[in-house]
Amino acid sequence: MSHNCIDVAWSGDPLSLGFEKIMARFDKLESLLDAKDRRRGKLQPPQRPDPEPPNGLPDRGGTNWDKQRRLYTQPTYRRPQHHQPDRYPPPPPYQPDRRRPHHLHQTRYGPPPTYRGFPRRQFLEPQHGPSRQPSCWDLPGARVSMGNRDYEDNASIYYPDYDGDSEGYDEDVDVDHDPSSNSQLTGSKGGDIEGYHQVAGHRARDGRLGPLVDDAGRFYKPLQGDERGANEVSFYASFSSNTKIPDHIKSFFPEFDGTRLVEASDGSGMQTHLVLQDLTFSRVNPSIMDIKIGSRTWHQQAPEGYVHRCLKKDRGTSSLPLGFRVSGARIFKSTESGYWEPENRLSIQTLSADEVKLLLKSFVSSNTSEEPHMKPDCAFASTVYGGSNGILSQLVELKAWFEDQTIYHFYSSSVLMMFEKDLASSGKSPRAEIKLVDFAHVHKGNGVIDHNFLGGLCSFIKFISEILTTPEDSSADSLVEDAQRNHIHSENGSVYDVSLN
Ligand SMILES: O=P(O)(O)O[C@@H]1[C@@H](OP(=O)(O)O)[C@H](OP(=O)(O)O)[C@H](O)[C@H](OP(=O)(O)O)[C@H]1OP(=O)(O)O
Ligand SMILES: Nc1ncnc2c1ncn2[C@@H]1O[C@H](COP(=O)(O)OP(=O)(O)O)[C@@H](O)[C@H]1O
Repeated sequence: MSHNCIDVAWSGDPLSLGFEKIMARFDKLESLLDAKDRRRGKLQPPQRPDPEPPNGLPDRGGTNWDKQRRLYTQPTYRRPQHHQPDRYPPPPPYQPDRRRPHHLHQTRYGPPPTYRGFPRRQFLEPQHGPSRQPSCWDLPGARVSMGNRDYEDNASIYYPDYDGDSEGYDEDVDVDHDPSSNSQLTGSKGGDIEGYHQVAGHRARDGRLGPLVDDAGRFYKPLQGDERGANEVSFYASFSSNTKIPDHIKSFFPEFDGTRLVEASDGSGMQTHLVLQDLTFSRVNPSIMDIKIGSRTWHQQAPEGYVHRCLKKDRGTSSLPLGFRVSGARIFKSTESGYWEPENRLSIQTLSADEVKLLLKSFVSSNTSEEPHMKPDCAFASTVYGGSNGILSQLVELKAWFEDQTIYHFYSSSVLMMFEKDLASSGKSPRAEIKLVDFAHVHKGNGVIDHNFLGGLCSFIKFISEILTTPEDSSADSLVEDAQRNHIHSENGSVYDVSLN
């Protein structure tokens, strides 16, 4: 008992004596309760303390713990203005959507039996039994106070369209859908729609869905109908609510607006899409390159078949030798000639080191593939790659975070590199920018540095910095000559567009 009745007892007045008696009774009562607790405690295993948090996670005992916990226990959806009020979870504290059926069914995105370790459940579900409180070890999503809600209710926090039945997402409910907002959506048909610039990834063709954009600056990425889609939503939910990630690092990622049902790119009906910031919005004739970082694009817990497919690709492309591969590119030539694009994706994924260098030079040249016999002039290298706001300095800033962060491991994610040649030509800032995209294969870092991503990033940085420091490097010249000799450049492709199929 810590209260101090001695202070009042010494005075000897009747009021103080009465007070002392009352406090003595309290003492007795409390010791009885203590004894009872001890007896009950013997029947239960001692509660284990939380282990030390890995780097980057808050210490529960720290002074900011309460503040952080409040932040972590609230989903952080920012509702786009055009959405109807019931589209997203109501403001915290979150109340389960009572319209959703309460019966349990198999979820469409349940993990295949052999596929363990995907962090969706780690993000979505509490990592503890009912007797354990969320700890500092739990990722933000798992720190959401789930109470007695079942999986379907939990999922609806991060999957606002999820209706808890076997069909997946709100396929039978139209109340959330604002048909008028869809009229502004534009599909991707190979990147030839003005204002739309997809350079890699799944495209809307051959029966597959592709991303959509609207005229308000949003990019709608269809959720892949398996763990990849669910995983990417979980990552965005976790990442955007993680207060340990500095704002300058968050700005390297597209803003996340939750998920939304929209008409799919193939017109097949309503499908759930990730709603992201459209990174190319408001850009005029941007040149864009997608660089998949890491010599390994798969996580060890991925299904065997998937690992084999990735291994084959990693070995057969520049991923293994260089630590990255160019997944896609679109280089603006001129208003008259339009864009250069590789004839097929494989051709740029399998470039040698010298060919990569040539492509990176061509990316910032004024004579991009217009005159394939000419060496790329690197006219915009210093303004796009160099300078305090240039690509190199942004990459170095990102690298500094990866040297430290152990929260996530990014497999198969890409650096998207962009700038506007028209601006560069007229002596203005070319709006050179890098962003990270594609988080379908991000996993928990568990306190370990993401060496795979970091290594690939360093390698890419080396290529860019070499172009800046030795723009006259002639190692790629022979490629230009070879190309001429062998006539392997095409109308549409450039000298390095060699088909390796
Ligand atoms: O080659 P595929 O058909 O396996 O397609 C790749 C996709 O695999 P999937 O077919 O969905 O299993 C693959 O999807 P995942 O990374 O597995 O989600 C990528 O979309 C990849 O594109 P990029 O390398 O990001 O530009 C896709 O590669 P590219 O088509 O760009 O070569
Ligand atoms: N937020 C975004 N804004 C604009 N374009 C994007 C965005 N995210 C991706 N893209 C474009 O789509 C391509 C594929 O994206 P990605 O997320 O890798 O899809 P996938 O999972 O199908 O591989 C990228 O190379 C880029 O051109």
